[in-house]
Amino acid sequence: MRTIFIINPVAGNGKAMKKWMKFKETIEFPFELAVSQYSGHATELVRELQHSPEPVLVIGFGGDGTLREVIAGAAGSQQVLVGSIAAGSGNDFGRGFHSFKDAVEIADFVKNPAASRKDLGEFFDGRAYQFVSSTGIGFDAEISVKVNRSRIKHWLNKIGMGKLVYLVYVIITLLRFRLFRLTVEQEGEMLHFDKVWFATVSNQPYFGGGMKISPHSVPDDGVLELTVVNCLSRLKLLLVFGTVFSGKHLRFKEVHQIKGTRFSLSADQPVYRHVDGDSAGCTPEDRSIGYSVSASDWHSVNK
Ligand SMILES: Nc1ncnc2c1ncn2[C@@H]1O[C@H](COP(=O)(O)OP(=O)(O)OP(=O)(O)O)[C@@H](O)[C@H]1O
Repeated sequence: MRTIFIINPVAGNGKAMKKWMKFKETIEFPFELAVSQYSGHATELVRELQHSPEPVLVIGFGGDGTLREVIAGAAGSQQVLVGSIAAGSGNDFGRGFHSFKDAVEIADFVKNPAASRKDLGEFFDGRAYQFVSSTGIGFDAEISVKVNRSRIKHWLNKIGMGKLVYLVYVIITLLRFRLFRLTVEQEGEMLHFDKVWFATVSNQPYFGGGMKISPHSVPDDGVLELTVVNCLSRLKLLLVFGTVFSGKHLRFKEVHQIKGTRFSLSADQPVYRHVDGDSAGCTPEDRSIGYSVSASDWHSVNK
């Protein structure tokens, strides 16, 4: 089995490359290496591997965005098997799927490889978007957009205080966020939610760097879970966030969860959107967007 590492040098706020330099010294088996040069490059690199004459283990060396790109390239192929080494900031992929802890574990796996089929979420808005863990609109997406655009982020990262920028934007967004009205259409039924903070479509339980937003999500059941949080005071929203690490937030009457193979969502105003924690524009004003499980699945290392 060929083993290829795909490194995203900007993952983990640039720490992924340093981690790779140390990690590669510990590898005692033949491997190939590719470095992602731009956003979307990992998908192109992995798509080419679909025609490999022998099975390939592709190890995404980065965070959730890196793994989404790798998996988008591997989707639909029996030949490409996806593994990961967590080298991002949030690393929710490794919480919901397998992440290798070291090179020895990879060497053992390659001697006796086993794969398991997983779902890939998708939606279309001008183009196709894929998500591996979750996609969402609203409060959390607005925070990640603002953090990514922030000029102080790089400066704070350099002095090891990168997390502070999140706290700053959680507070700013909490004070300024414009609640929205959400309409959900599922199997012909319409549901209306007023004063929405955020809505998340999940394929696995975790988002936002360890928050168990969708505790009952299973990534190979062909089903997605929609979580909607609405009609909460700012103070109670913070309380809900406090319980989301344990998954106990589902007890709040303001937290709604719906299972399904397809949902259409429309918001009454443009709302920031994320895919696997990366900014993905805004929701359109004039139409709804359908979220579903892609017909192309992918194969994860089975550990
Ligand atoms: N060479 C590159 N230059 C700029 N961006 C890149 C490059 N290669 C990949 N990317 C983009 O970097 C984005 C961020 O990577 P990733 O999500 O893996 O890191 P992270 O945000 O630190 O981790 P996490 O999502 O786990 O918090 C990816 O979505 C990808 O599109």
